Amino acid sequence: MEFEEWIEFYRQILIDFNFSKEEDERSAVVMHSIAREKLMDTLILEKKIGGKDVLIIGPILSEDDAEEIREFEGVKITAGKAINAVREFIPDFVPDIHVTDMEESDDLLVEIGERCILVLHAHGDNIDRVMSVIPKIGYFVGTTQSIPFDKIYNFGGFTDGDRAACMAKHFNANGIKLIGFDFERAEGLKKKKLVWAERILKHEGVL
Ligand SMILES: Nc1ncnc2c1ncn2[C@@H]1O[C@H](COP(=O)(O)OP(=O)(O)OP(=O)(O)O)[C@@H](O)[C@H]1O
Ligand SMILES: Nc1nc2c(c(=O)[nH]1)N=C(CO)CN2
Repeated sequence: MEFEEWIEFYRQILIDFNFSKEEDERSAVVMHSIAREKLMDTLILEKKIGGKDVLIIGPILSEDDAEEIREFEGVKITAGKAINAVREFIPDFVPDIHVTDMEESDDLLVEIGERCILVLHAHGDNIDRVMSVIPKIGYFVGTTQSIPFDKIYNFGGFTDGDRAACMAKHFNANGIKLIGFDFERAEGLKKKKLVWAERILKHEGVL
């Protein structure tokens, strides 16, 4: 989506969740200052996604979904803890791209980081994860939900899944398919976040 469209979503999200824009921005600055030369530019995403079919993988998976993931011939993107869900069916699975705000274990991120493109998101409530994960990993793409700067990017999107879809659109994927998304299967704060994820995906024409 256009940056201005995202900023309007973001304005409403800040109000709805009472998140701090200043803390979101502080997290991005912390990411930038720890990562330094580890931050990649977007050429790698342009090359990987442009003109390709993309499958974005969420966490609610069945055996049939796992089969579809195995057979999919395009670019496979996992969203956050969906990587753990896929590995219940395909133990050695590594996606092409992993989009996350780093709720997975450090060990998992280090392991897959050597074999796929990590797109790591800094926000006001994961500064501890930024400080823990980034010293342990290699090159990655850094994102913020507020104002982008230097090699900290903003392609739009809120939760890992819709952020992955916005990124795939931004880099001109040929087609975007979602698997493992069930917006009803959550409660509390997670459910509230999924309401926004669904809205954003509808806005992007992915749902
Ligand atoms: N029922 C669901 N529960 C959780 N995530 C879902 C669900 N359906 C779709 N998703 C998508 O899969 C992504 C990865 O799932 P994960 O379990 O890491 O969620 P999360 O910890 O809430 O992620 P986030 O930090 O983005 O909120 C979510 O960001 C969301 O976009
Ligand atoms: N400040 C803040 N930003 C977010 C948060 C969150 O908990 N706090 N969660 C997200 C997706 O889970 C995405 N962005």
